[in-house]
Amino acid sequence: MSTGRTLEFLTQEQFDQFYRDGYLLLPGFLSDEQIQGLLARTKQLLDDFTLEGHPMTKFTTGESEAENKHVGDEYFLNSGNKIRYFLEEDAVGLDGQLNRSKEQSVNKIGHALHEIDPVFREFTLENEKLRALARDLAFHRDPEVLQSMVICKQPRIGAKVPEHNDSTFLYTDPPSALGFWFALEDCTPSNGALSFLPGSHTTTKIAKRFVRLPEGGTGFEDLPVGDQPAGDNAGKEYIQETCEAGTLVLIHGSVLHKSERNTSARTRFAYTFHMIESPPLAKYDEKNWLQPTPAMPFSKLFAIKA
Ligand SMILES: O=C(O)CCC(=O)C(=O)O
Ligand SMILES: [Fe+2]
Repeated sequence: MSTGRTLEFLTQEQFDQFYRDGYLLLPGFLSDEQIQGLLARTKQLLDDFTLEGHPMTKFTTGESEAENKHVGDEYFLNSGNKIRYFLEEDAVGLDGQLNRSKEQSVNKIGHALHEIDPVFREFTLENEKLRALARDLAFHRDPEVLQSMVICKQPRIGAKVPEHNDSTFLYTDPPSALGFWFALEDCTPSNGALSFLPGSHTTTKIAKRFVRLPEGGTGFEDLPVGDQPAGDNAGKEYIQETCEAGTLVLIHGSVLHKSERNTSARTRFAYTFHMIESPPLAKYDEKNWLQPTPAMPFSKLFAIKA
């Protein structure tokens, strides 16, 4: 596949691999200094985390499960422009209390680190290497950045992430999501390295989207699949991609991927955010769970040219 443009960061082979498999590993993308800087900042955020006012995940004392689900939904749905802390399910006991330290209970931190936190903001929005990569991957027009997270995947309890593709969650018409996923620690078979179904981005339709429901909460809504690619995934097998700290994994919005539970004694910290293309090339869906606000519109990756 050729773009007719000169690639700035990727080799032609890497570019071809990304569009063939639907993902691409770039080992050594982060310098040691960047890894240490992002890890140190993550640890600071975990230190700063206070449980006061947190809905916890399951039951809180004396209230009904339904009410708590509602409070949990609010905490999630309004996190698009904040830094919030989502707990590992197995870190919360039936009594609604954490069964380990708060630092070891957080599954992920999200979803506006790239806007609010100075360290993650500079890394994400002031990064010439990322801009070059975005141009290489045909996001050369006007990409916007959204949904940043640090995923902690805690030792022993770090939850598995079931099979999905990201365009279901960040739907644009046409689908345009692109995931940037940075390993801040080594990813091994036992701590929940990512797995991919290679090529599934060309055979999998984005047949549903994850929406805010009018009655509150979230759910899935079927989509007309139109002229999206057709095919089936029969005979394809998942490949687990172990990698070293500092690796960037690029994830096509339509490729199926997942990760298993962390059964090891070590964390698996990763930083991730997404890019989408903006109008007129793609329209962001107003039903998506994450919505821009007047005070915090999605940031552009490139300075707007006159
Ligand atoms: O970190 C994981 O285990 C899953 C991440 C993921 O699905 C994503 O970044 O799109
Ligand atoms: Fe994903």
